[in-house]
Amino acid sequence: MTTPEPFGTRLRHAMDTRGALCAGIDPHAALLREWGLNDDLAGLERFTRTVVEALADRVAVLKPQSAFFERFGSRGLAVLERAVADARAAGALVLLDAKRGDIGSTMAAYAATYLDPASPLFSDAVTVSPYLGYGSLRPALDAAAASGAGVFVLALTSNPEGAEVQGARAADGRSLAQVMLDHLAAENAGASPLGSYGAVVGATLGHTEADLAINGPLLAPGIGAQGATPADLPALFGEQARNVVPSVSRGILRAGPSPAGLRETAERLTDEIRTALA
Ligand SMILES: O=C(O)c1cc(=O)[nH]c(=O)n1[C@@H]1O[C@H](COP(=O)(O)O)[C@@H](O)[C@H]1O
Repeated sequence: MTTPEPFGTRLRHAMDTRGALCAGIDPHAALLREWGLNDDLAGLERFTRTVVEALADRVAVLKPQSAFFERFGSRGLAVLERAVADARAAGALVLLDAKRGDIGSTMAAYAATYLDPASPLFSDAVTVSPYLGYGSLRPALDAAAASGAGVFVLALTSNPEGAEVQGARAADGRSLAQVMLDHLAAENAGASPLGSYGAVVGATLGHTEADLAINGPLLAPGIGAQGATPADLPALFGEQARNVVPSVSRGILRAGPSPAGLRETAERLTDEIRTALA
């Protein structure tokens, strides 16, 4: 069997050719209504297909948020499966935003769900929560290595409540966010052009004392609906600017249902991000 190309290598190429934007697919009930759709399975299907068809051939990363599909049960998951497959076929990398975290033996089942090529939800990468300890993520990290996928670990999230946990200090004085970032730096050591193990660092933070040099991608949600702008990125990320993947969901999705509106908004954001991070 040939070794799959690592996620970090594929992401670097996608960012260099398509720009760094990650477009989120978050089918909120309110957005479905704004699009003139019902908040039901047919609405979910139409919304999702429209976004994938409009954006998957041009943005580097599409990030469907699993909960918005799970709320429709098994038929919602079928819509998600189709979206993952269609987006990948059109050339986008799919980061499935599932934020899973559990004891290692259960984490192995999550890894089988998202990071095993035989699974219907196999994606290029998945988000995970390290609150059960970084070591509990090992089955996902190992599965990703085997399948050429990536894992994004929550480090400094975009919501104001996150600081209570992520800013708490470990016994050695480091913040818990820094502990996670240091683990990721070790995971990515020696990888070139980019490691496959990313951190989530909210674009809303403004600035951080944390050392973000993990040699891996830094997913930056919070632009648009949560108030951050591409202009906020340089001060926050400094020398790591080249590895930042800014993520926008509602800020793009509100431009629908017109595919042209979605594309124009994504392209404008891609340009603004390119200028800000240059
Ligand atoms: O992992 C994420 O994607 C994530 C991490 C984080 O710290 N903050 C955050 O907003 N997100 C997700 O990013 C998306 C942000 O959506 P908008 O605020 O509409 O752009 C949602 O799907 C969130 O679940």
